[in-house]
Order: sequence, then structure tokens, then C-alpha cells
Amino acid sequence: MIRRLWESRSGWLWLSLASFSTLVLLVIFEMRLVAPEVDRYFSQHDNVTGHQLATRSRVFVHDTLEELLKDEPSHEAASMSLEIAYGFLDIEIYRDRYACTENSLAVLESWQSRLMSTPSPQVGQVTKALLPVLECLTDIEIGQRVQRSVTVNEFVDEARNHQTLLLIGTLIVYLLGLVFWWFHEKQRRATERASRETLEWMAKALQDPLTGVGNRNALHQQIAKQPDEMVGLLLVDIDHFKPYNDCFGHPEGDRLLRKLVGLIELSMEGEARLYRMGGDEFAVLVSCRSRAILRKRCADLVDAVHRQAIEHPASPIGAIVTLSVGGVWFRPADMEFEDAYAAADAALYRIKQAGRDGWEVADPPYEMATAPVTGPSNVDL
Ligand SMILES: Nc1nc2c(ncn2[C@@H]2O[C@H](COP(=O)(O)OP(=O)(O)OP(=O)(O)O)[C@@H](O)[C@H]2O)c(=O)[nH]1
Repeated sequence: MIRRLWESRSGWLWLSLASFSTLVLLVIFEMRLVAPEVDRYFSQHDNVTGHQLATRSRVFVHDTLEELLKDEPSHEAASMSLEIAYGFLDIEIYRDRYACTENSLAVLESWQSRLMSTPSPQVGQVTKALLPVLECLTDIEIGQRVQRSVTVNEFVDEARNHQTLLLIGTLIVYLLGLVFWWFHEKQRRATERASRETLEWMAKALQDPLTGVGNRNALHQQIAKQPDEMVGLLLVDIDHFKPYNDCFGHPEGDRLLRKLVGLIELSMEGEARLYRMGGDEFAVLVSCRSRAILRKRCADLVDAVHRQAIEHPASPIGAIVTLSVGGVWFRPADMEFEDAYAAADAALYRIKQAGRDGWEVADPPYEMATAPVTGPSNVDL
């Protein structure tokens, strides 16, 4: 499972997002459901099972006694107070929890009617009858207060436990989210590194390490990318490079190869791509609208190297480094690359045979590299 997650590109990301979403849901759950429940719980307890109803009932029993103690008491008002006191005491919870409730209700009921029917009842008699009711109401008040604090304590404990669990749960989910995110980040970086390395490796596989230009494979790839474009392909070879190496040494030969790359790029005004085909031979690929333009590019290149006058005392054709260039102008979609290459190579061959230090762009029908040498080294533009 872990292995499958590691291999999947976005598995850890989804797990991380799921964790953070769970956190949001927890918060919403707490705010929307648990908090209103708490409010409702306390308000219910205050209104119904609290001590206020017993207190009110006791106030009305007191009112009855006060009324009866007046010089001219109203039996009707006293009876009504008892009726109201009865109403406040007649609560199911009181009946269930306090044994004195039933008796007290019976006393209130009986005196309510006796006050209306008896012309002048003895106040002492009424007081004596109502005293146990008052005691009962006081017991209920105290009992309900105690009950309420017990309930509140229980609730506080419950709430604290709930909060602790919630806190632990939240922390766990949060940490899990972070861990998943960390895995995702690690995986993303590993993937990025692997892709970068692959790209670097691929670039290296297409590059000549000495000069930094592309190699033969890179040339093939580039040709395949522009099948419909008219291009010029030039094969450039240093004349008598072997004696140059022999004269100055291999490292100096390397320097000349690198220098030549810079010179070719400059001469092509940055519009050409360079490839090293091996040894002292380079291929130049340049977009070209006509054969005449390609010819001019060849002439410019050979001249540019002349102008540099790079010392080559061992060259049998002069004291400076010179180039031989063979070219072909073609559209990759119309001509096989191998044929175009062979035509350019044949042109180069002809230049070499004609004494080097020159250029030729092949004209169709193309002759291949093995063809006999024809014409002068520098043809007209
Ligand atoms: N310095 C250096 N020399 C190289 C490198 N690769 C090949 N060479 C040398 O390049 C020389 C190429 O010589 P040849 O192909 O015989 O041609 P050339 O002497 O240039 O004669 P022509 O091309 O006929 O004018 C050989 O002596 C190789 O050793 C390289 O990477 N660095």
C-alpha cells in the first residue's frame, strides 16, 4: 500500500488534502452541531428542571398566608394564589424526584377549595397545613440546585473530555496531513530530480564533450524535426589537421577545434546549428532560402578562417589554417538524409582532391562521395 502510494504521483497529495479537509469538517461539526446542543442543554435545564418553578410556587404560598393575615382577607385571592402555587408545583420531575410533592399538591388542592367553602378558616390551621408544603418546596429548591450543579459538573467533565479528544484528534489529523504533505514534497522533488537527470543525460548523449556542439545523433534528430524547411548542410573539415596536431600537440589541436566552432558560429551569424561528426569534421545545418545564399555562406566561412590567419607552419598549402567545405541544399521531406549527406561529402571530397582550402555546394543530379573529382575548388556564386 505504502509502496503503491509512493509510486503514484499524487497519492500523498490526496491523503494530505483529505486530512486537512477532515480538519475543516471537524471544526464545522463543532460549530454547527455541538455548540448549539450545549446552549439548548443549559436553557432546557434552566426553564424546566431548575428551581425557579418551586421558588415561584413558594412565593404564592406565602402570598396566601399574607392574604389570610390581613384584617379583611380575601379568601378568593388566597385560594387563587394556592391554585397558582399548585400549578408551579405540579411538575413531573418534581413528582418523580421528591416524595413530598404528592402530599403537598394534595394539601394545596384541598385548601384551595376549603378556603372558598369555609367562611372564616383559622389562620393557624391553614399555616400549620401549609408549613410542610413550604418545607417541601424549599427541599425541592435545594435539591434542584444540587442537581443542577451535579449536572453542570458532569457536563463540564464531559465537555473537557470531549475537548481533549477533539484536540488530540485534531493534532493527529493535522500531523498526518503534514506528514503526507512532506511525503508528497519528497516524491515531487525526487521526480523532478530524476527528470532533470534524464534530460541532462539525454542532452549529454547528444553532445560532443570537447566542443559542446551536438553530435551525429543530434544532427539526425534536428533534420527529422524540420522536414519541410529548405536547409543547407555543410561538411567542414580542417585541412591537414594531423600535421597541426603533430606540430603543436594534441591539446593545441583541441583548442583549434573549439576555436573553429566559435568561428563557424560567428560566420553563420548565429543562424546555424553545429555538429561534430568526428575527428576534425563538422556539419553545419542552416535554414536557407536558396542555393546561392548557401554558396555565399560557404565563401564567407572560408574567408573568415583565412582572415583569422591561424598559424599552421606544417600545412603544405600555406602557413595558416584553412578549411575544406562541401555542401548541399535540400528539403528533408524530398530527399533522404543519407543521400544529402553523401552529396555534401562528395562535394567535400572534390574540394580535398582539388587541393583543399575551398568550398563547393553540390548541384543536382548529385554525385556521391566515390565519384571522380570535378571542377575547381571554388565555383562561382
Ligand atoms: N587534437 C585532436 N585531434 C583529433 C581529435 N580527433 C581526431 N583527431 C586527429 O585529427 C586528425 C585527422 O586527420 P586526417 O583525418 O587524417 O586528416 P587531415 O590530417 O586533416 O588531412 P586532410 O583532412 O586530408 O586535410 C588525426 O590525426 C586525428 O588523430 C581530437 O579530438 N582532438
